[in-house]
Amino acid sequence: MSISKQKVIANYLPNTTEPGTKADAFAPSNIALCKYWGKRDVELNLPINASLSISLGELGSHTTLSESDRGQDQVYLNNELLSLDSPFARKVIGFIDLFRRDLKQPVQVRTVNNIPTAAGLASSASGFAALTLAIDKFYRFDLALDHLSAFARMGSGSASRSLYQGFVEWHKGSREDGMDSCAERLALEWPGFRIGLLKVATGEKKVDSRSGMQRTVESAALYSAWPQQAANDLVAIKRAIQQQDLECLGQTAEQNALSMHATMIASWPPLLYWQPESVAAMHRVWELRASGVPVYLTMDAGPNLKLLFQHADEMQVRDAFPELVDADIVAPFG
Ligand SMILES: Nc1ncnc2c1ncn2[C@@H]1O[C@H](COP(=O)(O)OP(=O)(O)OP(=O)(O)O)[C@@H](O)[C@H]1O
Ligand SMILES: C[C@@](O)(CCOP(=O)(O)OP(=O)(O)O)CC(=O)O
Repeated sequence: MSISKQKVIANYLPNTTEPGTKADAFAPSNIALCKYWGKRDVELNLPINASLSISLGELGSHTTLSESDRGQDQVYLNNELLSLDSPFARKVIGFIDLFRRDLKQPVQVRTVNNIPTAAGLASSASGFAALTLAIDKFYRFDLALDHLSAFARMGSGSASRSLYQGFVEWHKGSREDGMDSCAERLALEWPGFRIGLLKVATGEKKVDSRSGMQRTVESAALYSAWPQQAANDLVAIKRAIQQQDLECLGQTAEQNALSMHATMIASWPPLLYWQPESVAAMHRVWELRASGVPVYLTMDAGPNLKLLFQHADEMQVRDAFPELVDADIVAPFG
Protein backbone atom coordinates (compact mmCIF):
# COMPACT_ATOMS: atom_id res chain seq x y z
CA MET A 1 0.00 0.00 0.00
CA SER A 2 1.26 3.45 -0.81
CA ILE A 3 1.79 6.35 1.58
CA SER A 4 -1.07 8.85 1.65
CA LYS A 5 -0.77 12.23 -0.09
CA GLN A 6 -1.31 14.01 3.24
CA LYS A 7 1.63 12.22 4.82
CA VAL A 8 3.99 12.92 1.96
CA ILE A 9 3.05 16.59 1.79
CA ALA A 10 3.28 17.07 5.58
CA ASN A 11 6.88 15.83 5.47
CA TYR A 12 7.87 18.63 3.12
CA LEU A 13 6.01 21.62 4.52
CA PRO A 14 7.83 24.07 6.79
CA ASN A 15 6.76 23.89 10.44
CA THR A 16 5.62 27.41 11.01
CA THR A 17 4.15 29.75 8.46
CA GLU A 18 1.42 32.33 8.70
CA PRO A 19 -0.89 32.63 5.70
CA GLY A 20 -0.88 35.92 3.82
CA THR A 21 -4.08 37.63 2.68
CA LYS A 22 -3.94 37.10 -1.08
CA ALA A 23 -1.80 35.29 -3.65
CA ASP A 24 -1.95 35.21 -7.46
CA ALA A 25 -0.46 32.61 -9.75
CA PHE A 26 -0.45 31.62 -13.40
CA ALA A 27 0.49 28.29 -14.99
CA PRO A 28 0.46 27.35 -18.66
CA SER A 29 -1.37 24.38 -20.08
CA ASN A 30 0.81 21.79 -21.82
CA ILE A 31 0.62 19.29 -24.65
CA ALA A 32 2.51 16.02 -24.25
CA LEU A 33 4.72 14.98 -27.17
CA CYS A 34 5.52 11.73 -25.34
CA LYS A 35 2.36 10.90 -23.41
CA TYR A 36 1.80 9.93 -19.78
CA TRP A 37 -0.57 6.99 -19.87
CA GLY A 38 -0.88 4.65 -16.88
CA LYS A 39 -0.15 4.90 -13.15
CA ARG A 40 1.95 2.67 -10.96
CA ASP A 41 0.43 4.31 -7.87
CA VAL A 42 -3.09 5.69 -8.02
CA GLU A 43 -3.01 7.51 -4.64
CA LEU A 44 0.11 9.53 -5.46
CA ASN A 45 -0.43 9.72 -9.25
CA LEU A 46 2.93 8.09 -9.94
CA PRO A 47 3.32 7.31 -13.66
CA ILE A 48 4.33 4.05 -15.29
CA ASN A 49 6.36 6.00 -17.86
CA ALA A 50 8.22 9.29 -18.07
CA SER A 51 6.73 11.90 -20.40
CA LEU A 52 7.72 15.08 -22.24
CA SER A 53 5.61 18.11 -23.11
CA ILE A 54 5.61 21.61 -24.51
CA SER A 55 3.95 24.35 -22.47
CA LEU A 56 1.51 26.73 -24.11
CA GLY A 57 2.94 30.13 -23.13
CA GLU A 58 0.17 32.47 -22.06
CA LEU A 59 -2.62 29.90 -22.45
CA GLY A 60 -3.48 28.42 -19.10
CA SER A 61 -4.99 29.17 -15.70
CA HIS A 62 -4.83 32.29 -13.51
CA THR A 63 -5.65 31.49 -9.90
CA THR A 64 -6.05 33.77 -6.88
CA LEU A 65 -6.25 32.47 -3.34
CA SER A 66 -7.38 34.80 -0.57
CA GLU A 67 -9.06 34.82 2.83
CA SER A 68 -12.81 34.31 2.58
CA ASP A 69 -14.91 36.85 4.46
CA ARG A 70 -18.05 34.72 4.08
CA GLY A 71 -17.32 32.23 6.86
CA GLN A 72 -16.98 29.42 4.35
CA ASP A 73 -14.86 28.41 1.37
CA GLN A 74 -15.79 29.90 -1.99
CA VAL A 75 -14.76 28.69 -5.43
CA TYR A 76 -15.17 30.78 -8.57
CA LEU A 77 -14.46 29.35 -12.03
CA ASN A 78 -14.34 31.87 -14.88
CA ASN A 79 -16.01 34.45 -12.57
CA GLU A 80 -18.92 32.19 -11.69
CA LEU A 81 -19.46 31.12 -8.07
CA LEU A 82 -19.71 27.32 -7.92
CA SER A 83 -21.66 25.20 -5.48
CA LEU A 84 -19.32 23.66 -2.92
CA ASP A 85 -20.95 20.34 -3.81
CA SER A 86 -19.93 20.56 -7.47
CA PRO A 87 -17.21 18.08 -8.51
CA PHE A 88 -14.95 20.99 -9.54
CA ALA A 89 -15.18 22.79 -6.17
CA ARG A 90 -14.82 19.55 -4.21
CA LYS A 91 -11.61 18.68 -6.07
CA VAL A 92 -10.14 22.15 -5.58
CA ILE A 93 -11.04 22.35 -1.87
CA GLY A 94 -9.92 18.73 -1.32
CA PHE A 95 -6.53 19.70 -2.76
CA ILE A 96 -6.21 22.82 -0.58
CA ASP A 97 -7.10 20.71 2.46
CA LEU A 98 -3.92 18.72 1.88
CA PHE A 99 -1.96 21.88 2.72
CA ARG A 100 -3.90 24.04 5.16
CA ARG A 101 -3.33 23.44 8.81
CA ASP A 102 -6.34 25.34 10.07
CA LEU A 103 -9.36 23.87 8.32
CA LYS A 104 -11.49 26.50 10.04
CA GLN A 105 -9.81 29.30 8.14
CA PRO A 106 -11.94 29.56 4.98
CA VAL A 107 -10.44 30.58 1.65
CA GLN A 108 -11.71 32.06 -1.57
CA VAL A 109 -10.39 30.58 -4.82
CA ARG A 110 -10.86 32.45 -8.08
CA THR A 111 -9.60 30.71 -11.16
CA VAL A 112 -9.87 31.68 -14.81
CA ASN A 113 -8.92 29.41 -17.70
CA ASN A 114 -7.98 31.41 -20.78
CA ILE A 115 -7.49 28.29 -22.85
CA PRO A 116 -9.98 28.45 -25.72
CA THR A 117 -12.57 26.34 -23.91
CA ALA A 118 -14.09 25.08 -27.15
CA ALA A 119 -10.72 23.55 -28.05
CA GLY A 120 -11.23 20.97 -25.31
CA LEU A 121 -7.70 21.38 -23.98
CA ALA A 122 -6.76 19.74 -20.73
CA SER A 123 -7.19 22.48 -18.18
CA SER A 124 -6.56 20.14 -15.27
CA ALA A 125 -2.82 20.49 -15.94
CA SER A 126 -2.69 24.30 -15.80
CA GLY A 127 -5.44 24.39 -13.17
CA PHE A 128 -3.66 22.25 -10.58
CA ALA A 129 -0.27 23.80 -11.35
CA ALA A 130 -1.62 27.34 -10.83
CA LEU A 131 -3.44 26.24 -7.68
CA THR A 132 -0.25 24.67 -6.28
CA LEU A 133 1.70 27.88 -6.96
CA ALA A 134 -1.04 29.99 -5.35
CA ILE A 135 -1.10 27.71 -2.29
CA ASP A 136 2.69 27.99 -1.94
CA LYS A 137 2.49 31.80 -2.04
CA PHE A 138 -0.62 32.19 0.10
CA TYR A 139 0.63 29.97 2.93
CA ARG A 140 4.17 31.36 2.46
CA PHE A 141 5.77 27.91 2.15
CA ASP A 142 8.31 29.17 -0.37
CA LEU A 143 9.12 25.66 -1.58
CA ALA A 144 11.41 24.73 -4.46
CA LEU A 145 9.78 24.26 -7.87
CA ASP A 146 10.61 20.55 -8.07
CA HIS A 147 8.71 19.95 -4.82
CA LEU A 148 5.80 22.04 -6.08
CA SER A 149 5.83 20.03 -9.30
CA ALA A 150 5.56 16.80 -7.26
CA PHE A 151 2.66 18.31 -5.28
CA ALA A 152 0.86 19.47 -8.45
CA ARG A 153 1.24 15.91 -9.77
CA MET A 154 -0.87 14.69 -6.85
CA GLY A 155 -3.72 16.89 -8.15
CA SER A 156 -3.35 15.75 -11.75
CA GLY A 157 -0.35 13.97 -13.25
CA SER A 158 0.04 16.25 -16.25
CA ALA A 159 0.01 19.28 -13.88
CA SER A 160 3.54 18.36 -12.75
CA ARG A 161 4.74 19.57 -16.19
CA SER A 162 2.77 22.84 -16.10
CA LEU A 163 5.05 24.37 -13.46
CA TYR A 164 7.42 25.29 -16.28
CA GLN A 165 7.38 26.88 -19.72
CA GLY A 166 9.14 25.41 -22.75
CA PHE A 167 9.96 21.74 -23.23
CA VAL A 168 9.45 19.84 -20.00
CA GLU A 169 10.27 16.29 -18.93
CA TRP A 170 8.37 14.60 -16.11
CA HIS A 171 10.67 12.00 -14.55
CA LYS A 172 9.15 8.70 -13.46
CA GLY A 173 11.04 8.73 -10.19
CA SER A 174 11.74 5.77 -7.97
CA ARG A 175 11.30 7.00 -4.38
CA GLU A 176 8.52 5.45 -2.36
CA ASP A 177 7.08 8.86 -1.46
CA GLY A 178 7.23 9.88 -5.13
CA MET A 179 8.98 13.18 -4.49
CA ASP A 180 11.46 12.52 -7.31
CA SER A 181 8.54 12.02 -9.70
CA CYS A 182 8.56 15.66 -10.70
CA ALA A 183 9.15 17.67 -13.84
CA GLU A 184 12.13 19.61 -15.09
CA ARG A 185 12.43 22.24 -17.81
CA LEU A 186 14.80 21.16 -20.56
CA ALA A 187 17.42 23.72 -21.52
CA LEU A 188 16.29 23.60 -25.14
CA GLU A 189 14.60 26.34 -27.17
CA TRP A 190 13.00 26.14 -30.61
CA PRO A 191 11.74 29.60 -31.59
CA GLY A 192 10.13 28.45 -34.87
CA PHE A 193 8.12 25.64 -33.27
CA ARG A 194 4.34 26.02 -33.56
CA ILE A 195 1.29 24.20 -32.24
CA GLY A 196 -2.12 24.44 -33.89
CA LEU A 197 -5.11 23.72 -31.67
CA LEU A 198 -7.57 22.10 -34.05
CA LYS A 199 -11.01 21.78 -32.58
CA VAL A 200 -12.95 19.25 -34.59
CA ALA A 201 -15.71 18.14 -32.26
CA THR A 202 -17.40 19.65 -29.23
CA GLY A 203 -19.35 17.98 -26.47
CA GLU A 204 -18.15 16.60 -23.19
CA LYS A 205 -16.17 13.40 -23.24
CA LYS A 206 -17.83 10.59 -21.33
CA VAL A 207 -14.68 9.07 -19.84
CA ASP A 208 -12.00 11.31 -18.31
CA SER A 209 -8.28 10.57 -18.64
CA ARG A 210 -8.06 9.32 -15.09
CA SER A 211 -10.54 6.48 -15.51
CA GLY A 212 -9.53 5.95 -19.15
CA MET A 213 -5.92 5.23 -18.28
CA GLN A 214 -6.90 2.96 -15.40
CA ARG A 215 -9.22 0.99 -17.65
CA THR A 216 -6.44 0.62 -20.23
CA VAL A 217 -3.86 -0.58 -17.71
CA GLU A 218 -6.31 -3.12 -16.29
CA SER A 219 -7.84 -4.50 -19.48
CA ALA A 220 -5.72 -3.92 -22.61
CA ALA A 221 -3.22 -6.66 -23.50
CA LEU A 222 -1.60 -4.16 -25.88
CA TYR A 223 -0.69 -1.97 -22.89
CA SER A 224 2.27 -4.26 -22.09
CA ALA A 225 4.13 -2.77 -25.09
CA TRP A 226 3.52 0.83 -24.02
CA PRO A 227 6.16 1.47 -21.29
CA GLN A 228 9.08 0.42 -23.52
CA GLN A 229 7.76 2.36 -26.50
CA ALA A 230 7.28 5.48 -24.40
CA ALA A 231 10.84 5.16 -23.04
CA ASN A 232 12.26 4.87 -26.58
CA ASP A 233 10.08 7.72 -27.87
CA LEU A 234 11.20 10.03 -25.10
CA VAL A 235 14.86 9.59 -26.08
CA ALA A 236 14.06 10.14 -29.78
CA ILE A 237 11.94 13.23 -29.07
CA LYS A 238 14.63 14.81 -26.91
CA ARG A 239 17.22 14.24 -29.62
CA ALA A 240 14.87 15.67 -32.27
CA ILE A 241 14.31 18.79 -30.17
CA GLN A 242 18.07 19.22 -29.69
CA GLN A 243 18.55 19.02 -33.46
CA GLN A 244 15.36 20.96 -34.28
CA ASP A 245 14.44 18.04 -36.53
CA LEU A 246 10.69 18.42 -37.07
CA GLU A 247 10.40 15.28 -39.17
CA CYS A 248 11.82 13.09 -36.42
CA LEU A 249 9.94 14.93 -33.66
CA GLY A 250 6.65 14.90 -35.54
CA GLN A 251 6.87 11.28 -36.59
CA THR A 252 7.75 10.10 -33.09
CA ALA A 253 5.13 12.27 -31.36
CA GLU A 254 2.40 11.27 -33.81
CA GLN A 255 3.22 7.59 -33.51
CA ASN A 256 3.40 7.92 -29.72
CA ALA A 257 -0.09 9.48 -29.57
CA LEU A 258 -1.62 6.94 -31.96
CA SER A 259 -0.02 4.06 -30.04
CA MET A 260 -1.56 5.42 -26.83
CA HIS A 261 -4.94 5.53 -28.60
CA ALA A 262 -4.40 1.95 -29.84
CA THR A 263 -4.08 0.81 -26.22
CA MET A 264 -7.31 2.65 -25.37
CA ILE A 265 -9.18 1.05 -28.26
CA ALA A 266 -7.89 -2.36 -27.12
CA SER A 267 -9.38 -1.85 -23.62
CA TRP A 268 -12.63 -3.29 -22.40
CA PRO A 269 -15.14 -1.72 -22.61
CA PRO A 270 -13.45 -0.14 -25.64
CA LEU A 271 -12.37 3.44 -25.34
CA LEU A 272 -12.47 5.46 -28.55
CA TYR A 273 -12.18 9.23 -28.08
CA TRP A 274 -12.22 9.92 -31.83
CA GLN A 275 -15.31 11.27 -33.52
CA PRO A 276 -15.86 10.92 -37.28
CA GLU A 277 -14.67 14.56 -37.54
CA SER A 278 -11.42 13.63 -35.78
CA VAL A 279 -10.69 10.91 -38.32
CA ALA A 280 -11.54 13.26 -41.19
CA ALA A 281 -9.10 15.84 -39.77
CA MET A 282 -6.40 13.20 -39.40
CA HIS A 283 -6.77 12.39 -43.10
CA ARG A 284 -6.47 16.09 -43.94
CA VAL A 285 -3.20 16.28 -41.98
CA TRP A 286 -1.85 13.24 -43.81
CA GLU A 287 -2.89 14.65 -47.19
CA LEU A 288 -1.19 17.96 -46.42
CA ARG A 289 1.94 16.10 -45.40
CA ALA A 290 1.82 13.96 -48.55
CA SER A 291 1.74 17.22 -50.53
CA GLY A 292 5.09 18.15 -48.98
CA VAL A 293 4.16 20.27 -45.94
CA PRO A 294 5.86 19.00 -42.76
CA VAL A 295 2.92 18.90 -40.36
CA TYR A 296 2.20 16.24 -37.76
CA LEU A 297 -0.57 15.57 -35.26
CA THR A 298 -0.95 14.58 -31.66
CA MET A 299 -4.13 13.88 -29.67
CA ASP A 300 -4.97 13.47 -26.00
CA ALA A 301 -7.89 11.72 -24.37
CA GLY A 302 -10.41 13.61 -26.45
CA PRO A 303 -11.57 14.13 -30.04
CA ASN A 304 -9.47 17.20 -30.92
CA LEU A 305 -6.14 17.40 -32.72
CA LYS A 306 -3.01 19.40 -32.01
CA LEU A 307 -0.89 20.12 -35.07
CA LEU A 308 2.90 20.30 -34.86
CA PHE A 309 4.70 22.39 -37.48
CA GLN A 310 7.20 25.22 -37.97
CA HIS A 311 6.68 28.94 -38.48
CA ALA A 312 8.05 28.68 -42.04
CA ASP A 313 5.05 26.49 -43.01
CA GLU A 314 2.39 28.42 -41.09
CA MET A 315 0.76 29.92 -44.19
CA GLN A 316 0.27 26.54 -45.84
CA VAL A 317 -1.12 25.06 -42.62
CA ARG A 318 -3.54 27.99 -42.28
CA ASP A 319 -4.62 27.62 -45.92
CA ALA A 320 -5.34 23.93 -45.41
CA PHE A 321 -7.10 24.50 -42.06
CA PRO A 322 -8.97 27.82 -42.39
CA GLU A 323 -10.79 27.07 -39.13
CA LEU A 324 -7.54 27.83 -37.26
CA VAL A 325 -7.84 31.41 -35.96
CA ASP A 326 -4.90 33.39 -34.55
CA ALA A 327 -5.70 32.30 -30.98
CA ASP A 328 -5.42 28.64 -32.01
CA ILE A 329 -1.81 28.98 -33.11
CA VAL A 330 0.66 28.89 -30.24
CA ALA A 331 4.28 30.04 -30.47
CA PRO A 332 5.65 28.53 -27.23
CA PHE A 333 8.87 30.57 -27.35
CA GLY A 334 7.18 33.88 -28.13
N1 LIG B 1 -8.54 26.47 -13.29
C1 LIG B 1 -8.62 25.32 -12.62
N2 LIG B 1 -8.27 25.24 -11.33
C2 LIG B 1 -8.30 24.06 -10.66
N3 LIG B 1 -8.69 22.88 -11.21
C3 LIG B 1 -9.05 22.92 -12.50
C4 LIG B 1 -9.04 24.12 -13.27
N4 LIG B 1 -9.48 23.84 -14.52
C5 LIG B 1 -9.74 22.52 -14.53
N5 LIG B 1 -9.48 21.96 -13.33
C6 LIG B 1 -9.63 20.57 -12.91
O1 LIG B 1 -9.58 19.76 -14.06
C7 LIG B 1 -10.75 18.96 -14.13
C8 LIG B 1 -11.08 18.64 -15.54
O2 LIG B 1 -10.81 19.69 -16.35
P1 LIG B 1 -11.29 19.63 -17.87
O3 LIG B 1 -12.77 19.57 -17.91
O4 LIG B 1 -10.59 20.69 -18.62
O5 LIG B 1 -10.81 18.24 -18.34
P2 LIG B 1 -9.43 17.78 -18.81
O6 LIG B 1 -8.33 18.50 -18.12
O7 LIG B 1 -9.49 17.74 -20.28
O8 LIG B 1 -9.55 16.36 -18.21
P3 LIG B 1 -8.60 15.20 -18.25
O9 LIG B 1 -8.01 15.14 -16.87
O10 LIG B 1 -9.53 14.07 -18.53
O11 LIG B 1 -7.59 15.43 -19.35
C9 LIG B 1 -11.79 19.78 -13.42
O12 LIG B 1 -12.84 18.98 -12.94
C10 LIG B 1 -10.98 20.33 -12.28
O13 LIG B 1 -10.83 19.35 -11.28
C1 LIG C 1 -3.67 11.84 -22.48
C2 LIG C 1 -2.95 12.72 -21.45
O1 LIG C 1 -3.38 14.04 -21.63
C3 LIG C 1 -3.30 12.23 -20.07
C4 LIG C 1 -3.35 13.25 -19.00
O2 LIG C 1 -3.88 12.70 -17.85
P1 LIG C 1 -4.21 13.55 -16.55
O3 LIG C 1 -2.98 14.23 -16.09
O4 LIG C 1 -5.40 14.40 -16.81
O5 LIG C 1 -4.58 12.37 -15.55
P2 LIG C 1 -4.60 12.32 -13.96
O6 LIG C 1 -3.18 12.18 -13.48
O7 LIG C 1 -5.42 11.12 -13.62
O8 LIG C 1 -5.24 13.61 -13.49
C5 LIG C 1 -1.46 12.58 -21.73
C6 LIG C 1 -0.52 13.59 -21.11
O9 LIG C 1 -0.91 14.75 -20.87
O10 LIG C 1 0.65 13.22 -20.90
